[in-house]
Amino acid sequence: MDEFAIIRRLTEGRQTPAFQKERGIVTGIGDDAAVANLTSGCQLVMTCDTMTEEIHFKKITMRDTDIGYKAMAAAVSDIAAMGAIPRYALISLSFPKGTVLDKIESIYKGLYECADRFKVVIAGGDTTSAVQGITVAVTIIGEVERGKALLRSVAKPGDVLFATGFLGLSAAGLQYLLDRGIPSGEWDEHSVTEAHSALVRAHCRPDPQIEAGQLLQRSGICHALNDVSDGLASEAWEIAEASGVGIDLIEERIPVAGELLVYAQQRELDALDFILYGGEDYQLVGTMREEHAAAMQAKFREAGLALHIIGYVQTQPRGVRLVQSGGKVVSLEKKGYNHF
Ligand SMILES: Nc1ncnc2c1ncn2[C@@H]1O[C@H](COP(=O)(O)OP(=O)(O)O)[C@@H](O)[C@H]1O
Ligand SMILES: Cc1ncc(C[n+]2csc(CCOP(=O)(O)OP(=O)(O)O)c2C)c(N)n1
Ligand SMILES: [Mg+2]
Ligand SMILES: [Mg+2]
Ligand SMILES: [Mg+2]
Repeated sequence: MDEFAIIRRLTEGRQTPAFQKERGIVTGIGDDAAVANLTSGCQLVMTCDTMTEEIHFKKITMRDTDIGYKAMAAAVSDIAAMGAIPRYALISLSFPKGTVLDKIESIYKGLYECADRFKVVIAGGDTTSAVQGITVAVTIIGEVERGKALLRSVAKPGDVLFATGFLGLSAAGLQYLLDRGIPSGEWDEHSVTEAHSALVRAHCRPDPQIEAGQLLQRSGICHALNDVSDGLASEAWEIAEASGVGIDLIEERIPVAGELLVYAQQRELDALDFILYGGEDYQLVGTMREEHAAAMQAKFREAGLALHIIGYVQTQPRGVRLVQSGGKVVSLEKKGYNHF
């Protein structure tokens, strides 16, 4: 089968012309480039995330459908972190000659599952062979009302730092999946024990916070915003550096999911390490003035979402510190997932 036949097989029947037109596609898959409409008064928001075999996933950590779902979710999450709405996606796929097409179709099934959930239209992409391993790169084009994008660089002294949900579960899920060692090397959903299912789900099926990003953007009171791909410490550092401020994380304010606590206790590990340095949570962290926090939390509760106040922004010292439960204040390294 040549690449054109593969592309036809992966995309055929998924999106009718009527569906595409409704979502703004003028010319979709099949021409040199896609043509699409944007809502007037909006600005483009563009992001790209890559997932590559052995670095982002292995046979023992993710099923094929999860690979597609998570690749799309990671890119959607960056759009959420701008307070924007995702609209169109381009998918770049590379895999070795001889890869069973069922595998690629399953990855695509996952991509579509996440795309459909957030009303994203796959408008095109690229397909190539590779010497080794599978790589999926997702580019998303989104939109936000002119001048309303939420940036990392606007945290202000006196702000509180918030997070939209539990952190650290994905990294614990990854460790559980790597440690349990499946003899056959095959992912088997039924072998995941009940106690670990929330961790595994967080790792394999992250939940990008588009709704939270929209609530924050429309409220007009959110200052900085970032999504957590490399760990809370790393993302707090990104905000602190971009904004020229210091951030104090208050240990006792950081929520710890029950499943993470149990897992960390069993392994004699510190749950906080997963939270600070694990990554791939795809929750949002950001800042707003303290006086707006209670009303924003009420808005989030109404929407069935969580908003935890976990720290403070100050002028000095720059960088990120942790105020430990005992009251001791320690500097946090700018450490998190780093590719090189
Ligand atoms: N190869 C590249 N060429 C140009 N810009 C890049 C490249 N890789 C990353 N970037 C840009 O660098 C910034 C940081 O990237 P990254 O750490 O991947 O962001 P995030 O963690 O939010 O996904 C982003 O603005 C991204 O667009
Ligand atoms: C097999 C395997 N090993 C390690 C990891 C952990 N891991 C890989 S990439 C990454 C960070 C997030 O990915 P990145 O490409 O840096 O995303 P971005 O920051 O661009 O959103 C983490 C925690 C994993 N997911 N799978
Ligand atoms: Mg990225
Ligand atoms: Mg990001
Ligand atoms: Mg990264």
